[in-house]
Amino acid sequence: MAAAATTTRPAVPLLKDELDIVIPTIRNLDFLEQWRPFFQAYHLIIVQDGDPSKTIKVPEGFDYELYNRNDINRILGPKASCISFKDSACRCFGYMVSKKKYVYTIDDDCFVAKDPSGKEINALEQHIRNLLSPSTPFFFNTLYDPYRDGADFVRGYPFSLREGVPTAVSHGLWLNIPDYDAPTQLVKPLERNTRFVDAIMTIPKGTLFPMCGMNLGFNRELIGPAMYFGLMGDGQPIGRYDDMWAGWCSKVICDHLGLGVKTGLPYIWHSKASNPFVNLKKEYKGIYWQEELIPFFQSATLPKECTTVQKCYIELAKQVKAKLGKVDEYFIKLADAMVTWIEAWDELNPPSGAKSTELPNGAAATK
Ligand SMILES: O=c1ccn([C@@H]2O[C@H](COP(=O)(O)OP(=O)(O)O[C@H]3O[C@@H](CO)[C@H](O)[C@H]3O)[C@@H](O)[C@H]2O)c(=O)[nH]1
Ligand SMILES: [Mn+2]
Repeated sequence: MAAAATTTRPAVPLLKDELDIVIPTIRNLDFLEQWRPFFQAYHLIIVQDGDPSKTIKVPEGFDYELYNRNDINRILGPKASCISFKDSACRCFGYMVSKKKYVYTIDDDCFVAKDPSGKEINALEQHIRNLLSPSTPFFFNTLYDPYRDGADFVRGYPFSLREGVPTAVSHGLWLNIPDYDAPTQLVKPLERNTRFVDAIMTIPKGTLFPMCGMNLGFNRELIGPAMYFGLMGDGQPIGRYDDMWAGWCSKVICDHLGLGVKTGLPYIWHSKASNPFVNLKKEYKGIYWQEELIPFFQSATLPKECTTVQKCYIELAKQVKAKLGKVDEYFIKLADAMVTWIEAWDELNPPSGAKSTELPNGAAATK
């Protein structure tokens, strides 16, 4: 019998001191007002993109640290070259500086959605429940998440697999503006997602998926070093493939390490459609490159000696350089940046017991 997840709201917010909320932004964070009941108990890490001299207004009452480009450059020095500029990919810097076990990342144009009964959805709480309950990547449960209230493993599901595996990633979805690519946005400018599907599924082992960074939770201790959002935006030939890259790399590594990835609930309300023409310019190379990238990730194998995320990631970077460098020299640069990312990650997150690299004084405008 799968352990039933409770649905009553806990007195103390779940994982209150074990989770950071990472927000990439170029604007004032008024959107937090709507999330206050659900977010106020948690620490925020705000990654300010673009002009560092601009002041980002954060509503009163939130506990946060804020990093702009000057902070990133000061903290990482030359290794800051691996953090994108003028692209939401910069958010992964927040994953690196966090010291918590879990991370939730959300865009500043994402608001609280309502379920079909009209009840406001605490997306953060649902992500936490997803991350705290096991995944089932080795055998598909046709009644979806067996660990939810009112569900279980169906007949024929092997009992030897019912313990499941630790969940590394919880991928949430979006009502209103769906995360479509530019061509689809151009063809269907008025399409809105009104379909609330009450399901959470484990993405089967060996299957890739298009990971969107808008409404995403993950266990930083299990998969954090693989959550590099790549080289995007300013000075790069591609954008809007930041989260996709992280999703492909992390899924290959989760499959190798026996970790789970879930998708489905919770929904957020995505309010703003970014400009499809601007998006087309950012993502067009990705639209044909991905026809070669997907087969690469589908066939990627990692040796058994790769027992940590870092080792897996470095091995993947080697394969990216060797096999994708011929697609475009960008992937040679990206492979090098993947290694720089791991070096920077390990510098800021030394193994427990080793002296941690204290952030330089004033590295962040803390609250
Ligand atoms: O240069 C920038 C632009 C934006 N941001 C911040 O990033 C998020 C997302 O921005 P926005 O909502 O404008 O863009 P979307 O197209 O909806 O983003 C989704 O598509 C993918 C793009 O890679 C991504 O997975 C989703 O985020 C907001 O918080 C902006 O403030 C930025 O930091 N730098
Ligand atoms: Mn958006």
